[in-house]
Amino acid sequence: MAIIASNFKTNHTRKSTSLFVNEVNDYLKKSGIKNEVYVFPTATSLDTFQTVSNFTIGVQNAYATASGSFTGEIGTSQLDEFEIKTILIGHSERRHILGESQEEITKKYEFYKNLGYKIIYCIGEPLEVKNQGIEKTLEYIYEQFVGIDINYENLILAYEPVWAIGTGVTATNQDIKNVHNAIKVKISKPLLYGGSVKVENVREICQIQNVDGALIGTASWKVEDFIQILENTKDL
Ligand SMILES: O=C(CO)COP(=O)(O)O
Repeated sequence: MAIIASNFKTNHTRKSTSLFVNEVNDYLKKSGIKNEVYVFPTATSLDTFQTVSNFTIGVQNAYATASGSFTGEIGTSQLDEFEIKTILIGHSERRHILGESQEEITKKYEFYKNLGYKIIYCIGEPLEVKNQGIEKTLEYIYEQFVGIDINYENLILAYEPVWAIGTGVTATNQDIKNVHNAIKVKISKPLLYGGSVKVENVREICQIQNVDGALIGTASWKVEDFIQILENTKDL
């Protein structure tokens, strides 16, 4: 059973998110497929989505707080309003564009772990590290696990090489296999691949050894494409 997740990043509005969610929900009800499905809308588009029963809505980011003075951030009092219990932590855009440090990420992880959230924890190396070979790549990735409780029961991992995100350049099957096999030896948790996954290659990627599903940005933002992605992986 593949785990398929859509990360909206800074895309969609309240209205288009609601249409997307309802369409996916209808599709999942009708098709009866068993994939574990997650959608991560923008914070402003979160809602109770009362009709949603076949998949999970999560948040792309939140601060390690219930409430307080953290301008621009949201905490669990906002998430509770929509019964959100799933969060992405460590995404490369937060690490590399928003400058979140491993220390901040660790704090966030502990906070949401202690509240029992399902955490999709992202790791991945930039191009200059990949170019130094697999050993350096793994060294870099293992550093992203410093301070992270890898035995947490509600943990899903996502390997997202930075150079493959939003670039249209998917990692090769061999690249994915090498990293996934190595991580799985150390950590026995579901492990998704992310980075330019497309409608056309999602099935093949999800069939690689030790790939348990995909975390998808660009190719998942049109609802008909996301549904096609679910169709293409429904029997895996
Ligand atoms: O960052 C990603 C998902 O979290 C991947 O993004 P793309 O699918 O756009 O490469």
